[in-house]
Amino acid sequence: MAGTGVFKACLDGDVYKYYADGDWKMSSSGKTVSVTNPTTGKPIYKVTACTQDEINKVFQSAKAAQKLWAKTPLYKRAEMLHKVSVIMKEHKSPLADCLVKEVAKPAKDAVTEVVRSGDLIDYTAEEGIRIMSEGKFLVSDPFPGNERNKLCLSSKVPLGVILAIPPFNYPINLSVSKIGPALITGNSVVIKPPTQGAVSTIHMMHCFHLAGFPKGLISCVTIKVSELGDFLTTHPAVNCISFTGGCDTGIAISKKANMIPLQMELGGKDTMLVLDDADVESAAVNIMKGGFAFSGQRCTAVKVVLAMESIADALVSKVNAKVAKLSVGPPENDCDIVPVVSESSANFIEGLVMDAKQKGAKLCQEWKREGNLIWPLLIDHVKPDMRIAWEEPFGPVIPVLRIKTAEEGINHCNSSRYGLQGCVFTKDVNKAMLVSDAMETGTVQINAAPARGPDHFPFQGIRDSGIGSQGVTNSINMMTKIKTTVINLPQPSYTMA
Ligand SMILES: NC(=O)C1=CN([C@@H]2O[C@H](COP(=O)(O)OP(=O)(O)OC[C@H]3O[C@@H](n4cnc5c(N)ncnc54)[C@H](OP(=O)(O)O)[C@@H]3O)[C@@H](O)[C@H]2O)C=CC1
Ligand SMILES: O=C(O)[C@H](O)COP(=O)(O)O
Repeated sequence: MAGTGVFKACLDGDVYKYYADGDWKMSSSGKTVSVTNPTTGKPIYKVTACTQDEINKVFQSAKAAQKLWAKTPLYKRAEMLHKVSVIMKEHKSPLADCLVKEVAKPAKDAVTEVVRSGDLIDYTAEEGIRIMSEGKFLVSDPFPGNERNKLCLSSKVPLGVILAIPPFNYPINLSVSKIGPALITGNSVVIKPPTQGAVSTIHMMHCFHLAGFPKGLISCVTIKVSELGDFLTTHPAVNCISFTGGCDTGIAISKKANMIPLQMELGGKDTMLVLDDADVESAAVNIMKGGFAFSGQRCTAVKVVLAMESIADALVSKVNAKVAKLSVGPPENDCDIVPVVSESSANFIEGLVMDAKQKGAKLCQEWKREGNLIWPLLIDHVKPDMRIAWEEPFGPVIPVLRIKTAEEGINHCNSSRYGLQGCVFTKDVNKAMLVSDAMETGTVQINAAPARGPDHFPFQGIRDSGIGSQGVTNSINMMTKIKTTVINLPQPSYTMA
């Protein structure tokens, strides 16, 4: 149960506290932010709403703690991260319980998210050891006009204070994917949890607390973004922002940010291109897994299917048969389809479906919604003038457009504002490579649905889908900069064997 056992420390009455200077604290604002249970539509948790002054203090501590942490031996940093992984896995039940209650993640998937996050931390600690232990040694004489009298040593150094902002759909995994790389490279971290997912993030944070990190090194501030979002993201103490969330939010933050490195993982309209020689059964299985898992609330969910006319009927009928078998209901029962995160999200999805229906698309299943629970829906014969051909539903609704040629599909994919992932189904590896090269997305999967994992793979979007690249290795590199020291010898010296 959330807020019990060791996690009692995060709670004051019925309000979850913020984390600063190694301690859980109530904000002096006296205000709270409410978290709603997507399944019941009722408030379930409250988190304290921090003030500007409290945020200033958090950044002050983060700056001071970072200087000492950067001088902590790398093997010790790695040891502490491994400790967090053990603690997190030990407490997977209460953490998963929060995910079920505040983002309606199916119970089994919630446990998987916690375990995956522990594994991610372990991998990050190991990868960080390797990356941070290596530098570069250059000599001056290869460059015209130079003798060998300058020796250049370069190494990777931390950026300073990393501001981490994760989204609601993976509040634990997409938090540790930022915190792990930040800490192993010697940075400090201030995390701002998503409102839906705040209590999961707080529980995750407490696992770092229990591991015994130095005071001030990691902090967790809960705020009303409408009041303090800009204050936080434009704060002069922030040396890097690692953000995952919607395009509009991410782009707005990027435009206002100071001159600092930005890691922006934003929305997607992940395209599945099914060619006429595809294994149609496999494509159908991947539409189910890729499109309906967590009710389509994944940036990598299949969000538009572009099917060649010759196989479209077979594909649609196979998917329809599988949709009929999906269970729909509360996350506690581990249903395949669970309520979407909020009423406004459900309204938005309904708007996309009604627009498509009015413009002549065929709803393969009856439109059905109860509160935030939307029954899975395949929409066939979608045309480019329909909003759902282009917009990201973030719900259990998948549009199918019928295409005559692969080029038509590639053009559709490349005309989107999004460029996160795409996938192509074909038995011809040569065709697959040509399509992959032509698809302007951060990743193209061949014969499988889009996915971020395994977590050490590079993960990036182009166009409005993001800046920079995630994945353990890339995040580690991104959260460092190069520092060089040049030894100037009084006379040229050439090394002999
Ligand atoms: N490419 C990727 O890796 C991924 C992308 N996504 C994308 O995220 C979206 C869904 O997530 P969702 O949480 O709804 O996204 P949002 O953009 O609404 O929110 C993301 C985070 O930003 C915070 N936030 C919102 N406004 C501000 C602000 N002005 N200043 C600072 N922080 C702010 C939110 O806080 P609060 O909750 O308090 O509003 C939340 O923590 C989808 O578009 C999805 O595609 C999701 C996962 C992975
Ligand atoms: O938030 C998301 O949607 C994730 O980045 C997708 O991760 P997954 O592909 O591993 O589900």
